[in-house]
Amino acid sequence: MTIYFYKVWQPYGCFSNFSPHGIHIQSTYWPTVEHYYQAQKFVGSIDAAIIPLIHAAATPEEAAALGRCSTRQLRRDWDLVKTEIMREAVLKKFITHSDIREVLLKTGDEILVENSPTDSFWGCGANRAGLNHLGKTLMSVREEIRNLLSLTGIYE
Ligand SMILES: Nc1c(N[C@@H]2O[C@H](COP(=O)(O)O)[C@@H](O)[C@H]2O)[nH]c(=O)[nH]c1=O
Repeated sequence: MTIYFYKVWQPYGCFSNFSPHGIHIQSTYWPTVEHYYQAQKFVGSIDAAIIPLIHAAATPEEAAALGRCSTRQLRRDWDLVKTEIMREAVLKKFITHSDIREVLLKTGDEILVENSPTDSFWGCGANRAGLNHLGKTLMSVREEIRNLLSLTGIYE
């Protein structure tokens, strides 16, 4: 059975990048994956001054609004690096927080889909035929964590 998720307050809301699970990456703490992801858009760009504002945003919605401002210039390689940046952040999230790691592992081999009605890159879009890169990232992270746990023997 395919598992659909989207908003934090809906079922499987912990799979959303807006969920309140902070991550440390390169000695900086980010309150959500969304804060980190939106800030990475501007690393090395002439608009890098926005990064501390995104970092300090009170909510992931605010961080996303700052990162989506169309008058600012994204880093040139953004389309090439964004999926790997997302994967690193999502992996860190589920390695850091054991409660949601259990939720992810308990989904077994089910297909995970970000049910965004507006985003057909990270989600499935309104027609549910989108690329679903966030769902794919979560499934790949699930697999990686499972492999890590079997290597360390913790789950045997
Ligand atoms: N969950 C969720 C969203 N989806 C998230 O938005 C991000 C994509 O942003 P961008 O690359 O700027 O279009 C990515 O993290 C995706 O999972 N968007 C929302 O406005 N609200 C939400 O609750």
